[in-house]
Amino acid sequence: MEKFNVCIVGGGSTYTLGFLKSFVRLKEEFPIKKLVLFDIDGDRQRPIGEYGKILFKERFPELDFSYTTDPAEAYPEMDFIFMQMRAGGLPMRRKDEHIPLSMGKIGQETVGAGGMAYGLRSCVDMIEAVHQIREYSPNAWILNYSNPAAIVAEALRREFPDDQRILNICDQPENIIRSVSRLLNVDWNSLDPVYFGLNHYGWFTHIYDKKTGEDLLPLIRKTVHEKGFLPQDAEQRDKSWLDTYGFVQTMMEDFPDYIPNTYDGYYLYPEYKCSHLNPEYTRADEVIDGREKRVFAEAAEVIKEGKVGDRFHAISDAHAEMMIKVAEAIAFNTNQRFIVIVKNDGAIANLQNDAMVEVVAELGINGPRPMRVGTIPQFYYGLLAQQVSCEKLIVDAYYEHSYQKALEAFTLNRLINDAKKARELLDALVEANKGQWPELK
Ligand SMILES: NC(=O)c1ccc[n+]([C@@H]2O[C@H](COP(=O)([O-])OP(=O)(O)OC[C@H]3O[C@@H](n4cnc5c(N)ncnc54)[C@H](O)[C@@H]3O)[C@@H](O)[C@H]2O)c1
Ligand SMILES: O=P(O)(O)OC[C@H]1O[C@H](O[C@H]2[C@H](O)[C@@H](O)[C@@H](O)O[C@@H]2CO)[C@H](O)[C@@H](O)[C@@H]1O
Ligand SMILES: [Mn+2]
Repeated sequence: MEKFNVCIVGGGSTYTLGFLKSFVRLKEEFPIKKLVLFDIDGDRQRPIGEYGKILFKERFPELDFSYTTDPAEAYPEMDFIFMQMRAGGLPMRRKDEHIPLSMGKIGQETVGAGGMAYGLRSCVDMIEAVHQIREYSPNAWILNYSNPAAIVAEALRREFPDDQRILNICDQPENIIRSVSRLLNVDWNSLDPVYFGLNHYGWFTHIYDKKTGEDLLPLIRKTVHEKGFLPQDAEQRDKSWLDTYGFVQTMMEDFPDYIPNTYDGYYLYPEYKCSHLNPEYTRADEVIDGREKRVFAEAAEVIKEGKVGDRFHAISDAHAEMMIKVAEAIAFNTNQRFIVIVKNDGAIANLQNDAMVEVVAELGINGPRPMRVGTIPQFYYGLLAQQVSCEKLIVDAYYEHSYQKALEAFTLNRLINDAKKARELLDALVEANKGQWPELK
């Protein structure tokens, strides 16, 4: 059986340990012969890389595994590149969230002012990284889930218009399907969704039972009304995520037609959401004090003991498993369905063709074959057209080094929605992102 060479960009990420374990768990389905972790930060990369050496010696000794901070070592002869960089790191995520909240607007990783700030940093770093990758591995599949994926996808579409091997993808729609399956007590693989939107801004119009074809949406609506909504892995979640998933119930009471993505809450209820976020302690603080500490503590323990042992079984990682399944679908041309980010080209009939949209697609060796959802209702069209414009204007700001375009994007964003506030926020974020954004004139 063919075996693949894989590189993870952002190898020092808090998600990498989950990937290392998942590559072992899935080595029959997606066989790899070489795995390289690459990160620009050697201090983050080293402990995760050393963990990998111990893990693979125990469970996958035939794997050629290494880690590096040198692109020339990381990128040659690759078949798949998994991209999970965080431009500016968690300290900048903290600023993306704290600065807007201190000014009375939502501060969040991927939406609103913080998401646009992160977006400009990611345009710079992702475009540079993909150029480097293409120097060494012109035909590798690039699977990107670095955030904000909506803005990154638009930037990569413009920078690499003829590159058919860049796929942008997010796990949140699948997380919601898995959560629905928990609610209904069915296997998540038995569910067949129809979904439309932008990344972190979409809706399920139907969730069919794969076998019978029955649309389960009425049952889901009734069950959410009666029982609320929990993430599929609720036992592993911090309270803020439980609240975010729980809010699906409120959204479905007000807008019962479809099942929302959890991120829709920020766009539909910006005032309510803002008043319930703590400007002194945001999700970034929770991640820094929680997941980041846990991951690096686990790495330190394993390095000290020289074995992974039972830690291998501690938690399953749906995120990593999904991304590896995506690579498997491409590698073996399975045409399995995933919800992916693609150029619209009529998938949402009444949205502009060059929008990067998120829909169900069959995925195989020739890339995604998206499924059309037809014309979406006026309300959803209005929301999405506004946000597409906002995302495009941020990418314009990147290419043109344009303060004006950035100001337009901030003004148009539903989470800001006011030109004076947009200017205040933008000025504060320009200051905080010096050296990491293009200089806006
Ligand atoms: N779309 C999704 O479904 C999804 C899900 C989870 C995480 N993510 C994204 O994955 C990324 C990692 O998240 P995290 O919380 O583990 O962050 P993290 O800060 O712990 O890890 C990111 C790593 O990227 C590295 N990095 C930064 N710039 C880089 C560059 N130019 N080249 C190579 N490496 C670079 C950092 O040094 C760090 O080790 C983020 O972009 C996050 O938003 C996306
Ligand atoms: O606040 P964070 O860093 O915990 O999560 C932000 C990400 O949230 C979504 O992803 C999943 C994540 O992949 C999964 O491992 C788990 O932590 O749940 C998250 C929410 O369901 C989102 O899709 C990503 O884009 C965010 O970066
Ligand atoms: Mn996502």
